[in-house]
Formats: sequence, C-alpha cells, structure tokens
Amino acid sequence: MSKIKLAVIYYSSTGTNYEMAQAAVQAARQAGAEVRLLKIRETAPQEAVNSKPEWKALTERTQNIPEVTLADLEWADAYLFSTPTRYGGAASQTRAFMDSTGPLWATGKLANKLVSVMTSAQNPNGGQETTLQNMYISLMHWGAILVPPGYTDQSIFQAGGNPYGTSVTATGQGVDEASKKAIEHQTRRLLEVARFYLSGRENSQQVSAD
Ligand SMILES: Cc1cc2nc3c(=O)[nH]c(=O)nc-3n(C[C@H](O)[C@H](O)[C@H](O)COP(=O)(O)O)c2cc1C
Repeated sequence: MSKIKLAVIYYSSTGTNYEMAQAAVQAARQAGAEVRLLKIRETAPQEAVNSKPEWKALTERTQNIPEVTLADLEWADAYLFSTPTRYGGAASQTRAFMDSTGPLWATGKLANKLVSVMTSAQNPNGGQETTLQNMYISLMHWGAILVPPGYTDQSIFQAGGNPYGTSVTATGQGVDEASKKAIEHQTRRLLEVARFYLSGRENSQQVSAD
C-alpha cells in the first residue's frame, strides 16, 4: 500500500495550535506518512496582527508555511485540524476556510476523507468540547469519516481526558508534554484508521475488478 497522505491544517495567532500541529507532523512522519503542514489564511486586518507582538512574531516566523488550498484537500487521504477556541467555537479564520470548500464539496471530493480535530483554549473548560463538536458537525456534511481519539490510550486521560480531540490549555508557555503525547496518539490513531479504510477500499476494488 502507498503512504497515507496526511494534511495537518492549523490556524494560530499566538503559537499554540502551530506547536500542536508541529507535534502532529513529527508523529506522522515517524509513522511513515507523507505529510503536509498547512496554515489557514489570516483574515484579520494587518493592523490587528501588528497590534499584538506575539501575533506579529508568529506571522513572521511562519511566513514560509504554505497556506492550505482546495488542492491540498483533494490530495490528502486524511486531515488533522488544529484551531483555537473562540467564544466556544472555532476561530473565524478556520470557519472562513471551511466556508471556502463548497466547490470541492459540490463535486463529492471531500467525501470519505479520514478526519480528526484538536483545539486550544485559555481556560481548562473554556469551550473546547463545543469547538470540536462544531467542527465535527461541519465535517459530517463533507461525508468525512470521523476519527476522534475516544479513550483509546492512557495519554488522553493524562492530557485532561477529552475524547473528542486533544484540548490544550493555552498558557502562553507552550504546549505541555502530556498534551504532546495525546497529540501523538491522536495522529497515529488517525493514520491507523486511514490505513484500515484505504487498504480495505483497495482490496474491494481489486475484488470487483477480478
Ligand atoms: C476573540 C477571542 C475569543 C476567545 N474565546 C475563548 C473562550 O471562549 N474560551 C477560552 O478558554 N479561551 C478563549 N480565547 C482564548 C483562545 O482560545 C486562545 O487565545 C487560543 O487557544 C490560543 O491559540 P493560538 O496560540 O494557537 O492562537 C479567546 C481568544 C480570543 C482572541
């Protein structure tokens, strides 16, 4: 079977989700996947970005990371999203990207992708679960195959126990080690389920061609 193609797609303004995405990329490459790290386009005005030093610095630091396109979504077998929680939902930049996928959705090209979602929020109970659930609802409209972590590994309990997806408490001090372990598990699980699905699909296509 060929390598699983994984798109790790994130939005971040102060670095938490960028770091979460990087941890996922590393785990996915170690697991043998072909990986693209992709950022969601900034929609905030430049004055807003410049007004917050961490935001401006991250924009500069990540300027070479490609912005996600519809072609990336078509290319990948699996997507891992990472988005900040804002007022209990995904950041508007993430929502704007989701809203731009209509042309691909209309041609059925978003169906049967394997998908998992992560988030961060300032507070331990700041709306992470609603963000993840809202993202999964939109992804169901794509016909995605949802791969939440559930309670499939000890690392999930140690990182706060959210079965919908890794949820980091954004402290401004970086992503804690327990969350990194949960991200690694979530990534490996997504790839494992993708492999089950894609090899089964390949086999059934082979049988029907025989
Ligand atoms: C407009 C706005 C709304 C936010 N709403 C919430 C919230 O409802 N709950 C919470 O815990 N944190 C909230 N936060 C904090 C963000 O979740 C936090 O900045 C984010 O997780 C950091 O991710 P990043 O470093 O990748 O940008 C909000 C931040 C902003 C700017």
